[in-house]
Amino acid sequence: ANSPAYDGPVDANSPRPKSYHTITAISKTKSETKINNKDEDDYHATLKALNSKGRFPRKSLGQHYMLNSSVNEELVAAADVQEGDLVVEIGPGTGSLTNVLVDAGATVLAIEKDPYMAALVMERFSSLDHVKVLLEDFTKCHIRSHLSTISQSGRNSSGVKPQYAKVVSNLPFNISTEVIKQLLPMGDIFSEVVLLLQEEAAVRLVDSSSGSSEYRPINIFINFYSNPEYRFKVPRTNFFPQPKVDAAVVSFRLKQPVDYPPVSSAKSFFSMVNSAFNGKRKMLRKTLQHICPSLEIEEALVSAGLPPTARPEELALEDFVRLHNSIAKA
Ligand SMILES: C[S@@+](CC[C@H](N)C(=O)[O-])C[C@H]1O[C@@H](n2cnc3c(N)ncnc32)[C@H](O)[C@@H]1O
Repeated sequence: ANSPAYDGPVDANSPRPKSYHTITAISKTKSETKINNKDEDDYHATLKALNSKGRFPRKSLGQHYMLNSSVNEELVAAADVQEGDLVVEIGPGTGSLTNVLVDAGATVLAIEKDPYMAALVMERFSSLDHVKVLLEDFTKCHIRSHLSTISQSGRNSSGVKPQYAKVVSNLPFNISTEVIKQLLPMGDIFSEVVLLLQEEAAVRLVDSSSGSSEYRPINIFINFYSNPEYRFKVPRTNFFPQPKVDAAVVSFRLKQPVDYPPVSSAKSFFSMVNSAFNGKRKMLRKTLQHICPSLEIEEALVSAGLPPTARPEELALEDFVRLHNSIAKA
């Protein structure tokens, strides 16, 4: 029990938990060493900010605040944020990550759903005209028009208009899949999406390859639109209040639309992939029967270089693309 429970009072004077800054990475990297050695933190600053508004973290909004500024710095480094970059931050909370983004020279568009936290972060950055805070639910907001407004107004710390924006966020675990589905097809406006996700989800989303039991349509979706990379693990002790699970940072380098796999329609492609996985253990010649007769599916499988008895977990992204294209031709 390193941090108080959701409904407990916030004690900003309590000593910083000893173990919270330990970060373990899958492989030992330069960044891991940096995190382990760093002694600065946002622990008291975060608790004081919450206290100043008399706020208890809200479970429904996934409010687990980052206590370790080194993790925030690593998130920003994972997105390679440079002077003049335009960065969207989902759920700034107390603004600890926002602060690191500002220090890196970014223009930040922070979108926060909780009116109290939005007010807190607006107040914190009120003197900076390259930080814009919007009180909105990110999953419902029109991010394209917000970004184009900022680009047009030239609201950018170095005055340079970046070609692509980035997303960097410690976001609530319960909206992460929705956010991934929303952002990944936006390679025309975003180059990099770096998210702090639940660890298990991070592994499932990045590492699942065809043949594994965790292989799902979302894996095909992610690889269609991006190149994902698992960066490092962030133990639960780094958050207040402490969640029941660990987290991990994942970066998604978005493909530009010209680099998407060649399918006649992404909509019909993903509809075929979803149907294929509806019967995960069933053969595709059965589950795709509503698209065309089994015999034609078998022929399409063979002409795509696959066995006529193939099941969905045997197909990698390129195989689904070949299958879709040969069914579309049939
Ligand atoms: C996990 S906390 C992280 C806060 C802060 N970024 C940090 O690192 O300490 C998630 C934040 O997202 C906000 N939030 C929750 N749902 C949201 C949504 N749909 N749109 C925007 N913000 C949301 C919460 O109010 C909270 O401030």
